[in-house]
Amino acid sequence: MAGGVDLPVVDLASPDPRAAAASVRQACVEHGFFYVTNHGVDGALIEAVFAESKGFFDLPMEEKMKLQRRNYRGYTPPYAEKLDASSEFVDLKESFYIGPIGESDLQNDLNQWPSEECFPSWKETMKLYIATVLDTSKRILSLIALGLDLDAEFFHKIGALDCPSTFLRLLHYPGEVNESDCGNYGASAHSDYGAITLLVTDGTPGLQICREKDRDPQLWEDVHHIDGALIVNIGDLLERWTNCVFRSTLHRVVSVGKERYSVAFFLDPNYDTVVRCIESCCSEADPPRFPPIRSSEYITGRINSTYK
Ligand SMILES: O=C(O)CCC(=O)C(=O)O
Ligand SMILES: [Fe+2]
Repeated sequence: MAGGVDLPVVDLASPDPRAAAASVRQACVEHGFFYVTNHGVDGALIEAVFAESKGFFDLPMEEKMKLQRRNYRGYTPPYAEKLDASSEFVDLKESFYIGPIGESDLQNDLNQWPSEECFPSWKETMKLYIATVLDTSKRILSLIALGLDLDAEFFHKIGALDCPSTFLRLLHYPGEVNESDCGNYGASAHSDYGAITLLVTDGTPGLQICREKDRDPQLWEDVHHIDGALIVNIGDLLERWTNCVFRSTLHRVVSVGKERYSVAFFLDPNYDTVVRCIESCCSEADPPRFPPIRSSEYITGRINSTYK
């Protein structure tokens, strides 16, 4: 069994933003994962999201399959995905994806929603949660920018936060798994694609991180639950922006014999953003490791190799 890892805890209401930015930087350099407290996401809203999510996953399979994933939005059943594209096994989780939500319902909404008749508050609850965590994510990105010696508004100013590509993934992992599932993970090893991810779980263990992707054998450490805190992790595009100064850490969810729910919010930059090495992260001795890439190109490439 893996040992636990002590991840830094960052107080988003800290009266000293420079100190908060320094601890965010250290967390991103050393772990690529940290907790945030005083994040402004109400506990009652989080509970409501979990209750609505459970309500949907409790439906009979044929009902859930009516909203099967289209345009990367909707339901995916157990065994349908593997986040580790190189793995021979498939993931045990089932999930539901909600993509970017426009300013008004008149805008083209590619999302699929459970019927209002059966789930009268589902859509509004998810929309409120997405708007709230988007706000929190922007505050975290300001601290990240400060921690990189950039203007706090850097990501805004380059347009990365104009209509960002936000995705909410509701997740449900089975409790007991049968013998034929041996070798399958709840969610197999992967890094997230975009800028940052905000994760909230129901407190059931299972999440693990591997800080050295290339170490052999890999060392996997448990991420503990802290009541009231959100878990934040760095995605690949922020790793590219920072020339690997920040880590897009490999993570996975193992089965612990207990049902588990979680909700992951992915903040990916505006699709037209060109992600190029930030000046403070390279030098003559440490030149850019990646060529500039349009956010849409990178993310589409990763999605296509995961969801063939
Ligand atoms: O369920 C979790 O704790 C992690 C989920 C995750 O890593 C993901 O959806 O990308
Ligand atoms: Fe992830």
